[in-house]
Amino acid sequence: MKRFTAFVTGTDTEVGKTVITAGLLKAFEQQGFSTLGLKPVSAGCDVTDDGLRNEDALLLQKAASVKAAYETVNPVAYEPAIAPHIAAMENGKLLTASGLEGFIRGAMLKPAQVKLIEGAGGWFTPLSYQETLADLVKRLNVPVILVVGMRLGCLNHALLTVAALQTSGLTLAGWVANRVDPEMGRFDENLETLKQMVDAPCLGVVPHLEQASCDQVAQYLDVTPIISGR
Ligand SMILES: Nc1ncnc2c1ncn2[C@@H]1O[C@H](COP(=O)(O)OP(=O)(O)OP(=O)(O)O)[C@@H](O)[C@H]1O
Ligand SMILES: C[C@H](N)[C@H](N)CCCCCC(=O)O
Ligand SMILES: [Mg+2]
Repeated sequence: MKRFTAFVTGTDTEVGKTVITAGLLKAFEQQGFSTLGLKPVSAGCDVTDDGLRNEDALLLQKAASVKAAYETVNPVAYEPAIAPHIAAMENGKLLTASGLEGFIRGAMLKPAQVKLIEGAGGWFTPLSYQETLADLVKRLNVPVILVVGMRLGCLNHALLTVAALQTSGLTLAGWVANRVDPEMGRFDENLETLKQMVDAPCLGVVPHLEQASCDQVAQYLDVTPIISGR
């Protein structure tokens, strides 16, 4: 593998997509690849002197080895931490898959070998009443990495997501089990269920960490199945 671009989705919002995306950027960098992380649309920003700033985008910008302007990493930003299409409508804007695709294609000109694009929420997060983030991924036609937030209910969410992306003709490049709920009962059995039922490499099982920093998370990730194309 010389170059790799993927869209990172999750079984829900707050399942660790950002933390795992940042960890994956570090893991690829440790294997000798230059990296870039993108968060094309964010909802949930601080108002700063520089403009709206989103925590996810700032973390991905910092975790990447190739430096990029904030507006390249996060071209569309809304202040309230709500569903992005609602934030857009409140701003009198229309989010479209083609518009976001344009921003991403621009960012793709950056000279990074590995580019990871974090979504917002889960697979079918709406962009408008007409489109979802899935429509953006279809346009980009890139493989998907799924972050499974390990908690009760995640099996159904994971299997629905895999079915939906495959129905769109997209490929699951791998998935990560992220232990967001340290109290989850029968963790091993749930993990085994995913291993048996999801037909893609497991890129890591990340424990519940005191400080989920990208360097720490990277220790639990294995990107070699992607690098070797297995
Ligand atoms: N393995 C972990 N151990 C401990 N805390 C974690 C772990 N993974 C994620 N978290 C924490 O859970 C919260 C949600 O994680 P994160 O922001 O990465 O989710 P997300 O899926 O990107 O959410 P969003 O849909 O808002 O983008 C954060 O506070 C993060 O630090
Ligand atoms: C605000 C939150 N943290 C995310 N940025 C957006 C989550 C969108 C969820 C949409 C839905 O209800 O499925
Ligand atoms: Mg996030």
